[in-house]
Amino acid sequence: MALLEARGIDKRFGAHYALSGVSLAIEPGEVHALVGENGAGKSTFIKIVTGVYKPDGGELWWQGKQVTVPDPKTARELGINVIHQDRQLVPAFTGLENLYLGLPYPKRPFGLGVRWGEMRERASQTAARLGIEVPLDVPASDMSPPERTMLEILRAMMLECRLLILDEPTAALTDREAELLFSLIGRLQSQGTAIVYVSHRMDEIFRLSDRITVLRNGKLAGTLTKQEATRDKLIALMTDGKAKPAGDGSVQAAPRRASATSAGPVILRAAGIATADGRVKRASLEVRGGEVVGLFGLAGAGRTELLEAVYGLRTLAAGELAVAGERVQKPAPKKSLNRGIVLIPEDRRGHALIMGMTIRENMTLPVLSSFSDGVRIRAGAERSSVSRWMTSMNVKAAGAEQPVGELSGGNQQKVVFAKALMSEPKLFLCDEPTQAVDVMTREEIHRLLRDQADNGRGVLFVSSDLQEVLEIADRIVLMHGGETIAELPNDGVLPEDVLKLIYNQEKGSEPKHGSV
Ligand SMILES: Nc1ncnc2c1ncn2[C@@H]1O[C@H](COP(=O)(O)OP(=O)(O)OP(=O)(O)O)[C@@H](O)[C@H]1O
Repeated sequence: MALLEARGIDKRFGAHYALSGVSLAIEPGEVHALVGENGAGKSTFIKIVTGVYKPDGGELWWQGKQVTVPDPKTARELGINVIHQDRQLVPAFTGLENLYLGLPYPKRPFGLGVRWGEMRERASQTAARLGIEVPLDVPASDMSPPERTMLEILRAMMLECRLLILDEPTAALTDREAELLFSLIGRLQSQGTAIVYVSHRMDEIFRLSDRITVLRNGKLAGTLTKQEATRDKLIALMTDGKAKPAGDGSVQAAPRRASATSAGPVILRAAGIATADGRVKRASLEVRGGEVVGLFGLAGAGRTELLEAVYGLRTLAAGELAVAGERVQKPAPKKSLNRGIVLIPEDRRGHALIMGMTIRENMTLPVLSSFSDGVRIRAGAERSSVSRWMTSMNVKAAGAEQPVGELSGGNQQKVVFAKALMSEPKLFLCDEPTQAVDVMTREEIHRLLRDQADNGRGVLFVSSDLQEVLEIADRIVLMHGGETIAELPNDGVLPEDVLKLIYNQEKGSEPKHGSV
């Protein structure tokens, strides 16, 4: 008997079907991947199963009985939990406090306070059963991304979770951290918990899943077993055969550029940068026009913080920064934009988009003056430019006038990217720009970034996916503990080489300044 069965699920937003007649069964103890292009309906399906959205048609069956899931609480009571990419923890609460959020606290008699000892005991027992360690006394804000993921999984398992839905769980994790998660998934599975695994990362999908279901435009495109599935087959199902996968499984991968030996003048020079908050301690690097520089390090290494410092979101305490040969004393976002620097931030919801505004408004806001004849906006030129970018980035939406808040996560990311490209910057600071976008768009973003470099612009690229850094960068700068520790030309560098350099630092030797 299936653990969960969805039969003919429909969900409409206005006249648009986000899901149409989707039927899917999840068996106990299986890892079932849910894949599809951005906007295919994966999140909508999850929201229906977890009681966030009410379906417009169809049925849900749980362990052989038809059920309704009117709210998330009912889903949790049934044993269905979801772990979202944007983690649902209260930053100031400790691990233990977060674990008991929304759960009945064991109370002392006569309401005299909470029995913390008992709570801790229960938490420790569940953690031991799962073979994980979670710091119970540390505030969530001080935990590393994998610790936070583990904490959320622990919270779900304390609720007798039978079906755990993981939505892009490795997006913020490095390879090594992801390994911890994968081994936990294996243990959960062997204890009979079913996992629905939503991801755009093909290697993970193949490695973990027993079965893979593909959604396309809100419809079920097919379910394949691990044995049947190949990359090409999945991509063909996702795109209805429209994408032409290359023989090696990559999708229309742009050829690697001849490395940037011909790189142009230095656009960005950072020497011994430190931030006032101590997150960046000593970072030095250069980005030349015509090259893509990959910035790699483990979580907490200071990569995002370095980009933010260069852009002007963090106060500098030491070091020198120069843009196009001109010394910058106090970088600030507005000035950075004027100097031709754009930052594509990791937290796009918080920083890069205004959710209530339309796609067109979001894209053209920073460049509106270029569509103006001095008196009024040339609406036709604006519309056609937006429409060109939407096509080029394959933004799936009802039209340019749809509010970005209604788009799927991946499509929001595409809008952020198009917006950055429209301002024709000379230096791109990209923080995880392909996080949560589908495989086809990932290649497109890589191609666009390479085009930028080919046209003489500079790109500084942060990704926690080492493979991606090796695919796209001409040069790789490594960070550890807030310092740049080494720089490598990307000419046949292997992931092992990079990881060795980083883990050698981890083993306790004080970071030394490398060749940067
Ligand atoms: N609240 C909403 N209002 C209007 N349309 C919506 C809403 N939520 C989702 N949609 C639409 O439903 C469709 C499916 O979106 P969904 O978020 O389920 O996609 P997804 O497969 O999870 O994509 P991604 O991989 O980008 O996260 C999209 O066309 C989206 O624009």
